[in-house]
Amino acid sequence: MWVLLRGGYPLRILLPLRGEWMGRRGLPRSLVPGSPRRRYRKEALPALEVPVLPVTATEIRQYLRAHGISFQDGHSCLRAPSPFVKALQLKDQTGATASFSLFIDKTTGRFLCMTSLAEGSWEDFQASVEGRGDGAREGVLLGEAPEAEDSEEVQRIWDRAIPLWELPEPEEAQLARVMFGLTKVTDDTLRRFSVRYLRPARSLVFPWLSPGGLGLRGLKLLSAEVQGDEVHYKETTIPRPGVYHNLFGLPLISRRDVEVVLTGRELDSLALNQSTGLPTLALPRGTACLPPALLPYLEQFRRIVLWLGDDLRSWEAAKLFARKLNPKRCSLLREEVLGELSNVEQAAGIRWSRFPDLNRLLKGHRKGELTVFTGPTGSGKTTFISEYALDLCTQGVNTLWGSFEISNVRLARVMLTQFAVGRLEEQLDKYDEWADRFEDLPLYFMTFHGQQSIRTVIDTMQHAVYVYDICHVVIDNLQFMMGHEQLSTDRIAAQDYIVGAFRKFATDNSCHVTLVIHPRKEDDDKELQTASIFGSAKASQEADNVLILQDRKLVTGPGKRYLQVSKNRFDGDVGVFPLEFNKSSLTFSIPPKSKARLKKVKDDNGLVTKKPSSGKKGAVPQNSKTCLGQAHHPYQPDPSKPSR
Ligand SMILES: Nc1ncnc2c1ncn2[C@@H]1O[C@H](COP(=O)(O)OP(=O)(O)OP(=O)(O)O)[C@@H](O)[C@H]1O
Repeated sequence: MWVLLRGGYPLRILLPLRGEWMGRRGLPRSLVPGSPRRRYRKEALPALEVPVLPVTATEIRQYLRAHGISFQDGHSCLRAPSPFVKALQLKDQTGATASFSLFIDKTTGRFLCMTSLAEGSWEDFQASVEGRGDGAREGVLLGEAPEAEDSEEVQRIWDRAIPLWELPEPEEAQLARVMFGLTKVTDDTLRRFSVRYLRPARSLVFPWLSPGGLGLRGLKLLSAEVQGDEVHYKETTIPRPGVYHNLFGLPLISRRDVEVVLTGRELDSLALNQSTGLPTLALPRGTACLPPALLPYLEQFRRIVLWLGDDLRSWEAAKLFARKLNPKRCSLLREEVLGELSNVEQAAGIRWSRFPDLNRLLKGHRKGELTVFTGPTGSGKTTFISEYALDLCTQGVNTLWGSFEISNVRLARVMLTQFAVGRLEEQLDKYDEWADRFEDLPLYFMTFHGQQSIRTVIDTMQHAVYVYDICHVVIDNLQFMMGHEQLSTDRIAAQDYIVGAFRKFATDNSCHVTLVIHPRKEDDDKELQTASIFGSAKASQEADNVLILQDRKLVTGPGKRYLQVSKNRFDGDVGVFPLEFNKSSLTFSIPPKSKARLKKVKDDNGLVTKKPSSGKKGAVPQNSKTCLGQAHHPYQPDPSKPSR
């Protein structure tokens, strides 16, 4: 069952506090007295809880034909006459005829009517065609307006913002132009794109206008700060990033335009539009994602130039986006990319901010790889992998969790504690602040629990890659896919099959998969090795990286845990490093000052060939209170750093 996709939305971030769900609109909530009250966020969970089954483009076409609905085959969508326009026209005689204004996403079946802004899932569409749609659902189908509170805030900011050329002091206007790299952008360009400046926040304001340019659906504020020789930009969106689906520049696009340049930043769009005269659109969150909700707006273009940036991450994002847009019409502007691809630092992947030793061994987290992770029962596998994934997620790696053993509530509680590096139950005044930041992470959960078939899990992952541009999937753990296999009589073959399926998924989707596997039972009292996980050589060959959480308390006394990299396909470096568990923050990472030195090992039996350094390993205890009180936590990503 596609529980991830209930009502066309994922179970995103649901924050538990003392066993209660937080941030879920429309659900009863009985907080213990005295606990902080949080406003429900509307996108946290769907109002509908209808299971959505996967649909294929062929099935969609068949369905439309069977119901006599004519359609045109587009790049990412099918176009059909909109049943929602008629309803509107009946009510409002001024409605213009908009033939074929319904766009149905070929991958998900989700639809959008460009005229009425009605939208919904494939099931909603079928219900409507078959006359099963009821009046009450109309409200669900109509594009959601921002929450009242948001829209007031949006209007308030917009009203206070003024065009740059209306700033009273010419020096201030000049400074803003320099800070934002707008010295060559003319007032006319800024006027056409409706860019304003908010003096108190020293920010540019980019509006999100409704189609037709009438209403204001949201805003993006861009502030700039000089740090040393560099300018760091910080973006704030209203509504929050997950639902900020603005293609900036859309009101300037004419129906006759057949070519567009898609940029990662609004500022690039302004400059490119002015210098080339080509239509330009800026993606709402740069290279982080291309939400399928935007695809209908891009259907009219026969050629799309992706201009996202000249680093490897932008190049990878452009390739992924081109897959959604139909590669045949996409050009990737990047001559220097070959040079970039040979840049070892970048090719080494995203580096962990909490685990420097992991960077030294693995060099970083790369797309398209399969990492297998194991450790003795109850040794802290889930706790460790949660922090390892959270670290990457805070750096913009879109992450999907499949936690089959422990509930998402429990997992989210662990993650939130790790995120805040301390127990928030003791710091209730800080709860909202951390919870808000946690909710904004690109983190998604599958809502599976217990045994699942590998096919269902892979289908869900596939869908999440398409919808949320997932680049890292964590599966905890493989044993929960074993029971459903026909092959379960031969467990080695079943495991090989499942590992092979994840391997293929990682390669096909340029997505990193981290797979937790329980070791075989007979190894309980010994130190683990690669062979403890896999029944066959084939499975270990499939993995790019093998990580083992070694619990050496059996050998060297209590509390000694090590992380062993026993396979590293990238450059072959293997080794071990100590992990220090902090009970209050549930973290394994060692504060930067007390970094333990890396030990080299000869092979995956863990034979140490070099003595570790004499430095005290993780001797400095983490103090969650101090951390929480700090304005800039050392483990937090610097929000002012550009995300690419
Ligand atoms: N190094 C550690 N020292 C003490 N307690 C720990 C350590 N690591 C994790 N824990 C605690 O032990 C419990 C089990 O941790 P966790 O669920 O991460 O282990 P696991 O290896 O995934 O378990 P399982 O083998 O059952 O899947 C948790 O309550 C966690 O907070």
